[in-house]
Amino acid sequence: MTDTRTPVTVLTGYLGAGKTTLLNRILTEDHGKRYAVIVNEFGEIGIDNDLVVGADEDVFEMNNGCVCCTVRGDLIRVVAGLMKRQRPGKPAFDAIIVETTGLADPGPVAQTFFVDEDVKAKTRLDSVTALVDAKHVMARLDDSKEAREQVAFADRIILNKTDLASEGELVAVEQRLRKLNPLAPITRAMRANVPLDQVLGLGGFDLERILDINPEFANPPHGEAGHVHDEHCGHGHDHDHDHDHHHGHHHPHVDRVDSVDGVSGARGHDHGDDIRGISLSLDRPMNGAKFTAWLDRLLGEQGQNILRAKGIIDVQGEDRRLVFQAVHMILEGELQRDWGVKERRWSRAVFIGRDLDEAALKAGFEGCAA
Ligand SMILES: Nc1nc2c(ncn2[C@@H]2O[C@H](COP(=O)(O)OP(=O)(O)OP(=O)(O)O)[C@@H](O)[C@H]2O)c(=O)[nH]1
Repeated sequence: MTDTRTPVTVLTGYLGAGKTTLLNRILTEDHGKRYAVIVNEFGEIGIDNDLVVGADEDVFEMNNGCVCCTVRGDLIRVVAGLMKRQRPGKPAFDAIIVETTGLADPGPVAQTFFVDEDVKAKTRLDSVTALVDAKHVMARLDDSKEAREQVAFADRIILNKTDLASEGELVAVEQRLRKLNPLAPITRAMRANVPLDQVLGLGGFDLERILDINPEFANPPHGEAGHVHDEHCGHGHDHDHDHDHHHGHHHPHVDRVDSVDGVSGARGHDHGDDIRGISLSLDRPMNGAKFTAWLDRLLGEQGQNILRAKGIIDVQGEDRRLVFQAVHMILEGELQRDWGVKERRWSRAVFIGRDLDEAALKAGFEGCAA
């Protein structure tokens, strides 16, 4: 069955990470596709729109400031408007890219594509891509909850500005990113020069694709127990030259220190990331009713803290795989295709969130065994 809905990529990334740079590439590269870009302006005056080159008619603005619940309506209106446009024989756009402001929590934007019926019928959330500034991200992860949430939330991470960091620094950044988000593949880039097929049309919101494209998922980060050295781990060609040149551009917002869960952000030391991913698995079949009840209760009680949850469950007495996806409290589950004859039947799930109690999650998950 072909999905005719227009794929939507939500682009996040802290202030100055390179989002506009990437959008400009998407809009100017010769790919024969037509993309619509929705930019969310921080404040009344459209700045980002003017920074996005060319293609004026394909850039749409939302001017409601920070992306939060009030912006949802605005986004729904813009998307609905785009869907009314026509091209002969095909949808008006091959894909839609929604840029969030650097300080936004990507949750509400992603949720928009699950809650509004009209939007749901015409579009599908393809992936949430986070751009990360290789030079500044460590400090941002220390001092900004938004920066941590953007990383934790992403289906794909583009580690941009690799020209501004040494190989050693890049490896350290990658380790920390993987700790926050064990699922998202990390692609290195300069001037956001990633192949567009790694950003658009990714199917990133589909758990299986994520597991397929990120075989590193099961491999603990370099330097940690159980890590298997392979071509991805980046050791052995450690140049470590000092890349600390000053590149002229100074972003006015970059020095802001955000309060982190009520504690003022401190710099210069690692006070640990409160957001992390917990992976669970079980080799015995699950009781479907028990599992659904447990998941409902869990999201009801802790949905604020659970940024993302995804899983494939082996339900007793069911030939099909139960696949679920949650964004905070919004849960979607469906019985997908049959388990393959040679496929290993097992249940696995990932919870990415804040202050998660790993032992309780594990006990709850395993308690659903049939
Ligand atoms: N050295 C270097 N600079 C880069 C790279 N990518 C982007 N830049 C520069 O970094 C600055 C910020 O990039 P933007 O694309 O405007 O970042 P943004 O995420 O849109 O920023 P906001 O809209 O303020 O959140 C610009 O001056 C870019 O030219 C890179 O890979 N290396």
